[in-house]
Amino acid sequence: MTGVLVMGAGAVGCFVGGLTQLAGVPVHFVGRPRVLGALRKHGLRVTDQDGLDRHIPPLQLRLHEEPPAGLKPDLVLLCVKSGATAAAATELGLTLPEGTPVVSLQNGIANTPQARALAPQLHWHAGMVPFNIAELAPGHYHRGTGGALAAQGGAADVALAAWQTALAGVGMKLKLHADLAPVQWGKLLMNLNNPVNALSGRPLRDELLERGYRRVLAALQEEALDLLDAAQRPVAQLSPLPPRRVLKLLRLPTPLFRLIASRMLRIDAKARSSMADDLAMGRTTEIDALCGEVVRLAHSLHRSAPLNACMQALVEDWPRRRRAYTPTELLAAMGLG
Ligand SMILES: NC(=O)C1=CN([C@@H]2O[C@H](COP(=O)(O)OP(=O)(O)OC[C@H]3O[C@@H](n4cnc5c(N)ncnc54)[C@H](OP(=O)(O)O)[C@@H]3O)[C@@H](O)[C@H]2O)C=CC1
Ligand SMILES: CC(C)(CO)C(=O)C(=O)O
Repeated sequence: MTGVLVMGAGAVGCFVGGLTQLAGVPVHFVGRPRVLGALRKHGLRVTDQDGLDRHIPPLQLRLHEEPPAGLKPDLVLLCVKSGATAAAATELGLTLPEGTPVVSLQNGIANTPQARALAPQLHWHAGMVPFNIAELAPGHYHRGTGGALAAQGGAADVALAAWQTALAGVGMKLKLHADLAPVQWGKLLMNLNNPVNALSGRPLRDELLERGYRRVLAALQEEALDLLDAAQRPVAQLSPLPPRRVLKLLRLPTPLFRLIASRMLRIDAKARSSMADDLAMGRTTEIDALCGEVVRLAHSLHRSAPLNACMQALVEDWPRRRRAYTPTELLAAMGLG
């Protein structure tokens, strides 16, 4: 590969882009001054829970505040939060040659179609990042959970296949799917924990060890699964158990849950959901791309999704509240007490 462009150098962009560069591919990072400044000063360090610890010195990083004119990357990784998709897709459309492949590594379902509508001359692929990335220090990005990357495509997608080979060289799996929609919905079910985690104010592992928070998550997932069944949309199994069995697991008393869910609990002690980062930094959250997507699915079926709608409202009310919910408070606020 001659070059990859990361659009949105943040947690996902720096980690996946860093791995790509460590695999020998030249990577251009487009980001904000805060992140670029840290990368210029400290370089880029990528670590993971399996012992990876690599550093790219500042002088080897190609850093930009906007996509450089005239660049012809083989592949672009769209790594901005959902609220920034429209602006980023428009910028890419104005700069990149027609037909450039772009993989959205974002959560939610609607980012790729939204971006495609704004820059139809680019070749858009949905993608999925299953693992958590935390910025542990300026310029230091850490993978705190496991799993393989996924993208919509096949062997005929030359740039994706080349990226897959490059990533394999640094131990990162990328699975290509003819239809990524079931995987995206499977990931969205997992992401229904993002607001629970954000409102709990706790790291992911601590939050999941509280039965009250798990009951809220199970209720949100069950509502979504019922709607997905009604809409006859298949959902991929992204964990060792099928989604309906996960509901049962989540509702178990904590000592049993801790025993049975040891794989789910293989999470770095400090890891938090990406929405927890947004609340902490006072940024717009992706709640509309997660619970909001479930509410829209319900409306498309002339039904409602009261629990996901309630969770969306609680997250949107955060700027007024700014106080973490205990498990009992969250259950009560959701009408599940
Ligand atoms: N973090 C995680 O563990 C995971 C995240 N994801 C998903 O990946 C996506 C990215 O998340 P994450 O990496 O956490 O997000 P971050 O906020 O850490 O990174 C995105 C960065 O891109 C910047 N940005 C936005 N628009 C532009 C632009 N037009 N030009 C240059 N820079 C821009 C943002 O700046 P600003 O803040 O100013 O907008 C921000 O610094 C989300 O959809 C998220 O849900 C998926 C799996 C795991
Ligand atoms: C990996 C996971 C599910 C949880 O951290 C995530 O996607 C996120 O934080 O947005």
